[in-house]
Amino acid sequence: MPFISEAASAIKSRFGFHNLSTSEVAPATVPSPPDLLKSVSRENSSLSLVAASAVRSIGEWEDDADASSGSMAQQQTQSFEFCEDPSFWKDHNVQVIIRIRPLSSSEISLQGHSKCVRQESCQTISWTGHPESRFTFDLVADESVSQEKLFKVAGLPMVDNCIGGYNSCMFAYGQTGSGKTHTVLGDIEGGTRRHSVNCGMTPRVFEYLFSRIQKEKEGRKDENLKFICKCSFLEIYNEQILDLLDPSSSNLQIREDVKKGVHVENLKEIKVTNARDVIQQLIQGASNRKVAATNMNCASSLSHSVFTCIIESKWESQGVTHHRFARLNLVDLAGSERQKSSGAEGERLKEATNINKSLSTLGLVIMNLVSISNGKSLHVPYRDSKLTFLLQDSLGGNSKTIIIANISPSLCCSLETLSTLKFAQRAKFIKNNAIVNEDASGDVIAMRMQIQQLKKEVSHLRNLVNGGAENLDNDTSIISCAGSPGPFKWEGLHGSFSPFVSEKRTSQKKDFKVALVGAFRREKDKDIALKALAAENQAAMQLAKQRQDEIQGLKMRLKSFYEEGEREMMSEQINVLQNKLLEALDWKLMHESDSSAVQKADVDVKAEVLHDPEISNKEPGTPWRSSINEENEFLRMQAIQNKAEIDTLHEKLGFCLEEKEKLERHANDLLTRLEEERSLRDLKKGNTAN
Ligand SMILES: Nc1ncnc2c1ncn2[C@@H]1O[C@H](COP(=O)(O)OP(=O)(O)OP(=O)(O)O)[C@@H](O)[C@H]1O
Repeated sequence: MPFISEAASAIKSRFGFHNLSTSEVAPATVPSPPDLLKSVSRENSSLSLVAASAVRSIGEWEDDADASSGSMAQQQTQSFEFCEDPSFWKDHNVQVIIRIRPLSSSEISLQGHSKCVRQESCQTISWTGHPESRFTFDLVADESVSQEKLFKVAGLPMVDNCIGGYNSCMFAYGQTGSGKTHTVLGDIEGGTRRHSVNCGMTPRVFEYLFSRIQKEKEGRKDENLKFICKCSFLEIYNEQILDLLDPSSSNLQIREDVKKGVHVENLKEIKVTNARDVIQQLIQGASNRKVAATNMNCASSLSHSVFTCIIESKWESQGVTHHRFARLNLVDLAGSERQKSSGAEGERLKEATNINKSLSTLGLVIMNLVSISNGKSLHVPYRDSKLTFLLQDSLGGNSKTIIIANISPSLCCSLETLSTLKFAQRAKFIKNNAIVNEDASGDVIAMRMQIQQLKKEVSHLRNLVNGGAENLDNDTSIISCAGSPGPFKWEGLHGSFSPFVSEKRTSQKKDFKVALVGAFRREKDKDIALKALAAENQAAMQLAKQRQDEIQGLKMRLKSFYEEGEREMMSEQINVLQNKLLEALDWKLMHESDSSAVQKADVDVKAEVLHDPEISNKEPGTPWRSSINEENEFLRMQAIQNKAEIDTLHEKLGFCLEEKEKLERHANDLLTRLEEERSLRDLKKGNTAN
């Protein structure tokens, strides 16, 4: 599909991105933002990685530290603070950030420094077209926000969330050339932030991840804490999944099962132990992406790339082994404007539409999720595209998700910028339900001992609440409360009464009170959670039953449609009507030729009549001729009616088939959801029991 590459380069050159030939070298004085992944895939020649870094016309960008500070001063009158809210992720699971990139020199030469957006605060931005529209997001990063700053605000908490056992996902959205790859990868060739100020989120995230893992391991030596990190890198192009770490594979399939959840079958996963390993995989993936791009004649901006890292940790405490699991997805989406402005038509448009199917389904998924969060009950078409199917957890599911919507501030991109802002605003309403993915297992004796211990604790605390010092036994017990001030010794009422002992008692009593309050709070929380779970379960069961009834009814209808010959009857009816119509048309044609003969005779007769003064004064129409006309008219009407009936039946048939497909899809979704609900319920039950 060379047209796509052509269209891509046309758009790029319109916005000022000129690919240099391999012989061209970037000016040595300008720090490079090479975005290796993109640059290698944009070039079809076999560039070396080093040469590839010079592919992008880096000299024209205003992001050169000196240039940007100079020109920014001209353009940006006010700069807003860009900093994170440390408590954000406690209460939220979705964060939407707008990133404005600097103007390119081509944009400046086309439209000068005029901009289509005006930042109002660190959270609001106005689109200055007609009518002017104001948008509010979690954060707005202006041109001056550096890669490091963005990482600290968005990337660092994402890693912390993963270490805490939450799935996390970062999407970079925006039109071609708006800075998605700069944000996600940036200059990966330069290594991590120690080596390049332009390296993007991914290298920084992994550098921080491994430093945190090291710290955690050092701080929790006694728990024998272990981490395993596995990476995979894939590309979705034209609704096909390619493994960028194993170019020999192609068109991989997405599977879903209770154990593994949604996953890509046969996708290569590579164990990584440090940031260098990850960068190596990124570079390898980038070079394979180049191969894929050459084979398929595509450019990277037409495909989505998903870099995934699975972080598993395992530790032991009191004979119980804990497992934690988190999936980190870093997604660089295809350029969002492609379909509209690629200029493709006909077959090519169809192809471009297919390429963009993921993106439009993403939009639809988000729209439906927003409607659902507004109380509507809607089907979310996750399975309609590979991207949304694969990342369904990140959209409305079990994940903490960041969407970075990249925009160009130039007037040249005004409409695309508005559409990105609108997309981002809708995404703000997505509600995710992130939970800590943790499991515990251990030898039965250790678990029993823990349960025993907890039972003792509860019974002692109960007694205490009942004011029952008198109920307490004389035994001295060791009580340990999870989250309480630590294990302490219970001496019943039979201690000595020295002032020292009394003081000790008072402090013990205080400890008890604190522990008691904690234990009750925990018990209450668990009670509430249990009740909510039971209610949820009940509702889910009811829903499942309702759905099952619906499915049953629909199955019956389908059965009768297929088995009891309803379908055949309809097809037969259509055939009969079609035959009738054909007959009628034949008959009509036949009579039309007759009537033309009649008309000819009529003309002859008329001529005779004209020449015969005897009959020239009589009526012109004869009864047999008008009866033919009447019959013709009648048949014509009948034919029209028959045609209309056939059309209706066709429509009905089409509708029935569509309904059937929808219902089957719905039934499948429901079964999957039911499975998920059940496993979630079991998991929750397990957690509550622990
Ligand atoms: N915030 C920024 N600061 C400096 N330069 C930037 C910034 N954002 C983007 N750029 C530069 O803009 C150019 C285009 O960015 P990038 O390739 O990341 O766009 P993209 O959205 O990924 O495009 P595509 O959809 O075509 O892949 C690159 O040269 C990049 O270095």
